[in-house]
Amino acid sequence: MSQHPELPFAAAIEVIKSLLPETLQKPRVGIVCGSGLGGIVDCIRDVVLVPYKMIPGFAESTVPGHKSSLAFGLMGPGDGVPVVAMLGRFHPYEGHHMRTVVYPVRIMAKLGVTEVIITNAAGGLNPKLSVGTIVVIHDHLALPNMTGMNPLLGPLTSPRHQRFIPLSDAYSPSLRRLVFLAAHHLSLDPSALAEGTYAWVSGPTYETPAEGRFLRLAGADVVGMSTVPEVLAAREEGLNVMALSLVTNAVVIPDGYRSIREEVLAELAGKRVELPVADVVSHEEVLEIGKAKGEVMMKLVEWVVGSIPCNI
Ligand SMILES: O=P(O)(O)O[C@H]1O[C@H](CO)[C@@H](O)[C@H]1O
Ligand SMILES: Nc1nc2[nH]cnc2c(=O)[nH]1
Repeated sequence: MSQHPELPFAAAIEVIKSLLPETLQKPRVGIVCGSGLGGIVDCIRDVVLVPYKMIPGFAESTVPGHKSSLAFGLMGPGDGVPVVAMLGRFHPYEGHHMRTVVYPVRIMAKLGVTEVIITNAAGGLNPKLSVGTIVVIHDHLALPNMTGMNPLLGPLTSPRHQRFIPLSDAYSPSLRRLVFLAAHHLSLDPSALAEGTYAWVSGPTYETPAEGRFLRLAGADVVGMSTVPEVLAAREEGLNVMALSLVTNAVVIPDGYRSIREEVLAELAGKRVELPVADVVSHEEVLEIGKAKGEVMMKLVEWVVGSIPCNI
């Protein structure tokens, strides 16, 4: 009997399988496409799209740059590896329940996926990271998890799951090795791929300067509003996880604040004041960089999928 009657796992699996040829019914690798990174689907052959609206329990993604379909097909050289890609993810800030946010990853596990590659667009906190750099996530800092909003709160979704999930090894070293090998084989400039810690915040607001400074001081290299819930569910399901962030913008962490007081005093003293131009991030900019730099992400994912050994 299902431990989670509100999640229609069996019905979802039945619908998905009924729409796929037998060769695609048991994907090995699951891919989650981040904001503006849906172009990954172009590396998939024999694609069959299954719209979210046809799958019981799935929601619709409401964020620009996120479509709402699962893409099944083959990736990599030779016969190819069967994969399923999420073209569009669910974020808690859209109003989706955490159970809904992680439901697609659980469905992937039920279909037979053993490795999941999670991509996202993120703001760079580490000043050494440039826009366009891809960061291989080796750890995360999840403020919601530390403040009573862990996505795994609540009853277990399966009696097979462990109640307490260790996360010291959440990001598979073997998969991380593969992506650096991929960068070498693809002759990427070494600076194109970095390693770092992802800070998960709920969004939908971007960081204030003080929040950016806080996250940087706490050890985070990039920040975003997704990924960690999917990682937690994937680990609970026993999947190997790799997560990649594309740095789409720099989180501005000024040394100090513009002093309006000083400006007013200077103006009153008859001095000319040069007003600074504020640097403001937008989702349009995030999508633009995703489109412009997404090809590197695509090639890395394709190479890694084609090179995953049988037993990792
Ligand atoms: O993490 P993904 O879905 O790639 O998107 C990132 O970009 C959006 C903000 O521009 C947020 O949703 C943030 O999490
Ligand atoms: N929180 C957050 N998410 C992002 N996604 C893309 N850029 C950013 C950013 O600067 N901050």
